[in-house]
Amino acid sequence: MSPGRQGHCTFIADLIISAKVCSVVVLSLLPAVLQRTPIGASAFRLTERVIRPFHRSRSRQGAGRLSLYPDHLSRTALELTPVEPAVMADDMCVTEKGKEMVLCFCTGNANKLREVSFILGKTVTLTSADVDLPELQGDPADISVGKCRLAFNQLKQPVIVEDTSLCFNALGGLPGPYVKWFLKKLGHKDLPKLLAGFDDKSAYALCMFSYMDDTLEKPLLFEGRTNGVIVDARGDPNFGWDPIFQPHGFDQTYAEMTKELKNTISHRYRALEKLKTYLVQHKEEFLTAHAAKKVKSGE
Ligand SMILES: O=c1[nH]c(=O)c2ncn([C@@H]3O[C@H](COP(=O)(O)OP(=O)(O)OP(=O)(O)O)[C@@H](O)[C@H]3O)c2[nH]1
Ligand SMILES: [Mg+2]
Repeated sequence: MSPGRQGHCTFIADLIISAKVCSVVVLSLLPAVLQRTPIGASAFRLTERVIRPFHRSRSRQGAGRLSLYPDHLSRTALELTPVEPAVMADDMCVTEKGKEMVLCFCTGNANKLREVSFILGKTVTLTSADVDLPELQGDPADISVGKCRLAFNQLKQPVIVEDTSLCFNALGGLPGPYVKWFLKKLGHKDLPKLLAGFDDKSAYALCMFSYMDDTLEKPLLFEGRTNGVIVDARGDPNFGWDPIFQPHGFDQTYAEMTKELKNTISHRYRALEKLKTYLVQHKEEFLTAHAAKKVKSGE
């Protein structure tokens, strides 16, 4: 080949390589650029929605985790996570394979989840989902039932939710269901100061569990209450107002107790005992409804 022709070929080969490099760069940048345009963003969301359910059914068989897209409350993917039962004394239900009652506890609160798992033990197979539910206002019972409806509408499977109140008798039951905001603004150490002008330091912790499944028309409510007094903070500060609540009959605050002791006298324990009794009594209905649903959905 003449040197002139060889030069031409090298030039053409360089051109081809440059074109390839350019196309790789353009193609890798294209999704990011497209996602910034309104039409591109919609197209990506649509693709995600088509691909995600496929991924969901696969991951369900595989890792036992389920991702859902909550349709109106949160844009982030929701993880339904199996919860290891922190084994508790009584196993009211023997968990036979394929005959478990699978319940999802919707909560964003890891401490609640730990206690609920501990108290329920092996009565149910518990999963959890951190659904971004709104903090509703009103009566504790209505808040809990409202939360449960929202959670059930999203997850479409048996769910429990709870709402917890700390009620000061001298304040007519306040902060009640709003204790979360008082805690956030004041911190647990300053909460007792709300009672500074009152002799009556009595209070009660109230837990409202709601349960919903396909066999029910509306959520069922299970209430647990533990009476006590508000004291200056003592003990492990890891869970909300535990250090300032001293239940009647004890000289320790919740925060000073072992978890075994708290979980056998607490407001949460008392509510869950009622839920457990309900579940044990309705186990057959639960399993029949669940099996029928599986057949219908072709699982
Ligand atoms: O010392 C505590 N011992 C308890 O036994 C306990 N149970 C609940 N709390 C706190 O009281 C507020 C309730 O609000 P809450 O029921 O809306 O809970 P939450 O928003 O944290 O979770 P959830 O609504 O996602 O389930 C939140 O600040 C909780 O941390 C507790 N504090
Ligand atoms: Mg809440």
